[in-house]
Amino acid sequence: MIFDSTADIQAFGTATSNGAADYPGLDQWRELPISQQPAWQDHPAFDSAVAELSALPPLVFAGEVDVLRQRLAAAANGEAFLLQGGDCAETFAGATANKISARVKTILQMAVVLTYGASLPVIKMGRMAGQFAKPRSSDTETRDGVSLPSFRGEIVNGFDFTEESRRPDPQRMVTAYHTSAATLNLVRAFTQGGFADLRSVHSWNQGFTQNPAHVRYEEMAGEIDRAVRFMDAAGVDFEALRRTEFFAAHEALLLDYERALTRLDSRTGLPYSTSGHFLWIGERTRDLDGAHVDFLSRVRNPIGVKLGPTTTPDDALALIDKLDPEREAGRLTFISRMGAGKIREALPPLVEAVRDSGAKVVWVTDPMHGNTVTAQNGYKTRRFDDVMDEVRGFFEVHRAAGTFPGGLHVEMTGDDVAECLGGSDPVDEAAFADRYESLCDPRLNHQQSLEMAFLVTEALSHPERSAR
Ligand SMILES: O=C[C@H](O)[C@H](O)COP(=O)(O)O
Ligand SMILES: C=C(OP(=O)(O)O)C(=O)O
Ligand SMILES: [Mn+2]
Repeated sequence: MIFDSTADIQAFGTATSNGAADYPGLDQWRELPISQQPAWQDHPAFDSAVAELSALPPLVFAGEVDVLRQRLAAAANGEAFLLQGGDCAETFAGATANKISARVKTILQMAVVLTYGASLPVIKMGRMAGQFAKPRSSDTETRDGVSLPSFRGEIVNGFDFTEESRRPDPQRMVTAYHTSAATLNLVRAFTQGGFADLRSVHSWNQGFTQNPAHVRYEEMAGEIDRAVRFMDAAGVDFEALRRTEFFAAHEALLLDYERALTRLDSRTGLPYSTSGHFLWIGERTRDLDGAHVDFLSRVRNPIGVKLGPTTTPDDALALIDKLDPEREAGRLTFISRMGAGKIREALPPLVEAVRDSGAKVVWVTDPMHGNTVTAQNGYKTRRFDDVMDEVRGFFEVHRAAGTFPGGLHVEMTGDDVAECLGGSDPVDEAAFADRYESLCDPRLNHQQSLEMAFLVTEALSHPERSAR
């Protein structure tokens, strides 16, 4: 969210307390079991890196975070749809103007397809400007008989397979902060400076081949153009169309980083994580009595939790009690990531239990993380058909339960990479050698992302879609 005026900034509060916030309970997580962290507290650079981060300005404002909570409340009530997209793992070198603008453009295109096709406001959010820390299945990686610590995202260590690069370095947290600041700056400029103007819908599609998703998008853009020209002729004021809200989200995995960027709101004195607007807890760290759930229960940001196929209804209800005790619509988002083969059995008991409890959460589908497979040639990949099938399953489950399918969470990029198999301009395994760029999980490319948006639009605008 970007402010309209300086007066708004003052009214919104800035969470600018100098240094990491001191607030009761904020350090309780240090006493609790914690997983997926580097053991770097004894590193000579640790204290100075944390001190440096603690003194840096917030990346986002408390007031923006509150606006997001209101927008998510609408999604919890069936009146808006949340679109979350971006890299599995951002990289420092990947924070270039071209790559950032391609990703933002693709998210804007997906949002236009959804807004126009389903007549619902779309909350636009990037897995961006902070998505640097990765949980891993294994602590080590072995290549040709050599074992080294796993790559845990560039906020922790390097991707190169050498002992030096894989050694965790706390100073990387400071680099991650500055890279996030630069990314967010460009995103704010794009989305406030005219680049997101609805009258530019055609330009976001430029430079792509004429595959079916792009052709379909071009047709829709033509219809939007005609509608816009009509409204223009009718004297509608277009100022509001020039800008759009865009929020930043990441997995709040690395608690040393999150803690250092937690500040007190200048208006209310309450703690906010200022590393991003929306933070989520991953499937591997959602332990109810663990450090991550405790820490995030204490900040005011909207929080997401990934729910995998082993989640029980009791787990979901206990997470609600802990993270959303006030039952505040917009506070809690459940992001299910079941796998295409499991969603139709694993999701209904959760959705029904939450529905029957009366709690208002936003239900989002992440159709990526339950569908990861290893290709014959060794690359981590996902089949586009499996991803699509999980999305369809998500809508079916919500339609049957009478609940609202409130959002989509995807790993995607604006570039023409070859990481996920299939799509209407099919990617095959042979293309991986030249066009696989991700350092962690495979992402939908530009065309696959657009195709996904059309599918979701059809499901959302289905006449029998869920009760509100
Ligand atoms: O999003 C990331 C991955 O799913 C997660 O880091 C686990 O990946 P891994 O099984 O390759 O460690
Ligand atoms: C690690 C991720 O997801 P999950 O926690 O659902 O496995 C991720 O979103 O990149
Ligand atoms: Mn991932």
